[in-house]
Amino acid sequence: MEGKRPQFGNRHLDDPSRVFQHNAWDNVQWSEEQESAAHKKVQENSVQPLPLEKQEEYENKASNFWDDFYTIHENRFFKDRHWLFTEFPELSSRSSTQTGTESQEGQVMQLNGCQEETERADVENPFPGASATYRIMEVGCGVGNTVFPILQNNTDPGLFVYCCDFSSTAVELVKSNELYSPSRCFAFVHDVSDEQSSFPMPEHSLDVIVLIFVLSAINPAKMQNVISRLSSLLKPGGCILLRDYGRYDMAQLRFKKGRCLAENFYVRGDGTRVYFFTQDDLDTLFISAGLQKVQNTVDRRLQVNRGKQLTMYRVWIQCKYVKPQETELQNGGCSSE
Ligand SMILES: C[S@@+](CC[C@H](N)C(=O)[O-])C[C@H]1O[C@@H](n2cnc3c(N)ncnc32)[C@H](O)[C@@H]1O
Repeated sequence: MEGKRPQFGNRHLDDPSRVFQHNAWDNVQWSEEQESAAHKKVQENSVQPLPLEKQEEYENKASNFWDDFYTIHENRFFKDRHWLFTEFPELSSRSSTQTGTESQEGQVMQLNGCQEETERADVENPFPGASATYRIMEVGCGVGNTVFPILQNNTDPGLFVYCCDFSSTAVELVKSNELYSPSRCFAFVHDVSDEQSSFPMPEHSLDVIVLIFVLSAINPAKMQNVISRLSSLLKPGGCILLRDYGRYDMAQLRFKKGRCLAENFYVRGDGTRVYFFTQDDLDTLFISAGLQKVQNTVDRRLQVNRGKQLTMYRVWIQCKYVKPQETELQNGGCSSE
């Protein structure tokens, strides 16, 4: 599969009469009218945000709503995301993305200033994946639709994959999957928006952090703290990969009045929440966390239901931000475009 699937952005609709000839078209240009109709829809559906006590309830019970979601859908809802490897080669075997900061077996933190001290601590108090040479963590992993394709696709013997979610139901489903292997993977319950909860790995230990449609589920007021904490877990040269909902995505325009919590932040009928990002929103979050931009693109896709002759305008944002090398001279684990 790897190498065969074209990257997003290659199929253009030049002749509108051909719209129903394919399932999806990339980089669709929006007309000014379409943009202002979308703007108007959002103004309408967000005219009166939900009262504060309702907002607090959705915040405080956020993991319960996702638990309910996974109790109902188990692992049938999200599809495995095989496009991950064409969009994010950092998740594949490292032959082409060798990191300049990789460590030798068991020596996890050659990069921070107090090397000897930390190596001693590792021997005394090892953490899951301590002996790995390439560590990926997926945050908000759900039932593993990203994690399992990584474990299947990436045959690097030094790979270790962490995955966490604040829904214990989701994490249980990951652990009970026949592809789950404790020697290569560690799934744990963790609320990334909770500043007090600690991670199972030390700072400066991760090569890649993956955020696939998860930051949008977090209260925008807490997003900066989440990204800054995650950034501290990255090795220099390590990166955060994100794909998430963009402003005016069809899903945003479909919200009715009474579902808006804050600007561009809504609650679905099942109690789960979703924010719709601009490229600038994300750039600010990552840059403020000390990361550097490698990619920040908007993917405006026209999806087509050929059977029902329906068109759906999707907007997604894809980002890759890298933690600077101490020297800035070496090439990091994350490839630049
Ligand atoms: C839309 S789903 C995406 C799941 C998965 N990333 C995928 O690609 O299939 C969002 C996930 O984020 C999780 N989530 C939301 N807020 C979270 C938080 N504060 N900490 C950890 N996980 C969270 C939810 O439980 C849910 O599994």
